[in-house]
Amino acid sequence: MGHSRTVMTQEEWGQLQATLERTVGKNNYLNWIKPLSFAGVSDGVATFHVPTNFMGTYVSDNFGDLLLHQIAAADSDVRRVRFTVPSGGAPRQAPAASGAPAPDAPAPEAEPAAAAAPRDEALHGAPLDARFRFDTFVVGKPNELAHAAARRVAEGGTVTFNPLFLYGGVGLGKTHLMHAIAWELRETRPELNVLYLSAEQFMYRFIQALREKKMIDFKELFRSVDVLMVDDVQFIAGKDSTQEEFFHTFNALVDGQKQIIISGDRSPGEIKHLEDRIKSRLQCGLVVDLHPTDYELRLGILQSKVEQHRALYPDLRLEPGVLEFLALRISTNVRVLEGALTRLFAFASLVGRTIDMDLAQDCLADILRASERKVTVEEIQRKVSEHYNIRLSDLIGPKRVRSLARPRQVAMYLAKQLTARSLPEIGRSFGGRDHTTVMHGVKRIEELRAADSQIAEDLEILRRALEG
Ligand SMILES: Nc1ncnc2c1ncn2[C@@H]1O[C@H](COP(=O)(O)OP(=O)(O)OP(=O)(O)O)[C@@H](O)[C@H]1O
Repeated sequence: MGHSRTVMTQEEWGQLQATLERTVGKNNYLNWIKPLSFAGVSDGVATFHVPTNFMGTYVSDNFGDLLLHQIAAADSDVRRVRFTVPSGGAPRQAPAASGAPAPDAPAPEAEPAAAAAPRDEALHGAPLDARFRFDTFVVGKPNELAHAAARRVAEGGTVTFNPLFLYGGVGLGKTHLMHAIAWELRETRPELNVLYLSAEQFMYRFIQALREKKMIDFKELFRSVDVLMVDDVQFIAGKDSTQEEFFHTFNALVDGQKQIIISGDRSPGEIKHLEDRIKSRLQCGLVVDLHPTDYELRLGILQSKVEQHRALYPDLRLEPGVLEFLALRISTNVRVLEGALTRLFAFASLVGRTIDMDLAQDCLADILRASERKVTVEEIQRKVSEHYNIRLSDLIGPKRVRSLARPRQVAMYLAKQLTARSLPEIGRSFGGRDHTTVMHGVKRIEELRAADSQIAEDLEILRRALEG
């Protein structure tokens, strides 16, 4: 019959937003709910306009049920929610239905993001992940410098260092920070052309331009950006003509006082098969690394992610100690940590159980096994010599004075406990000592551990430092 009417009004949506903000938490609300523009209800379907498809899918997957539940409480006709990207950039109005108040003008907040999309398309940048914002980035000692540098660049003022080179191991937040810079600039400096793409995409665009004989367009396009961000630059190492073009683009932008932000999995000097002139160019600006996470940072990240999960599973109970356990045991990368938490919440909700240690052990057995830290004897020796403030060469060397012998035995004991090395192997790592010496050392520390609280404490501190 085509019967359609808008029952839930913009005003009611406004009120509902306040409730949603309380339910999902401020960060989630600002990232996901606030940018939604309510377009009306028709035939039982509540439609929201979203700036990007990615966002629509994410909101639908993560908040769809919650939204439907809340909207249905306000308007019992609603059976479904739908998220669409309005064509033509600006959110379109849903047809106003008879008797119902016309929806208000679309939320102005939605506009900058929506308006940014077409420009992005023209430049063929990679889409930005809406979760990767500054306010969802947890700052700790290992990443505070990188975060501060990213913040500075995101202010978009005079270029003080160029490029900003962020590097670090897998899943430590490089992409997150780059997207956060791009989001921030889009919002605060919408007049700037911000282009974010991976080095791989740079290469494909370059190859395509060569093939289609559109090198001039390619050059013009890349030289017209105000801020260029290239993720995972190590990808172009060894790809000669791409490197060449990258070098020219880079120089042109630096000459034009345009900000460049690059990420890599290691420092510029350490990237193999990267031309020296590019290395030295990359080193000209500010090179900062994201250090491996420490226990506190991992716990902080978990706590912030729990807030987001709670919005989706408000009834789930989380026993104290579980997050601490995960932060201690999963020290590889943040992506794995996040995945573990997501799995834990999903599993707990599926089987209707409280999230406790048993559940964590059951449901994350594979991740926990894979994340078992492989501590090396060298690391142990280094940590022990730092802890006791002695030289590494003395720890390993032949001197037998007590001030060296005790730390040496501690290191041997930890090597036995934390690695799979045999006694003879450990002996060899300690300046070619005999395995009976190692055995004696291990035994001695075992005894002391029970009798001497200082030794027990040292061992605990060292073990945590090594495993954490
Ligand atoms: N400090 C942090 N606070 C919150 N989330 C973080 C933090 N660091 C990393 N993450 C999350 O961890 C995941 C992996 O981060 P990201 O993709 O930025 O890593 P990366 O360093 O670019 O890794 P890769 O080397 O794989 O490209 C993302 O979901 C990101 O949001």
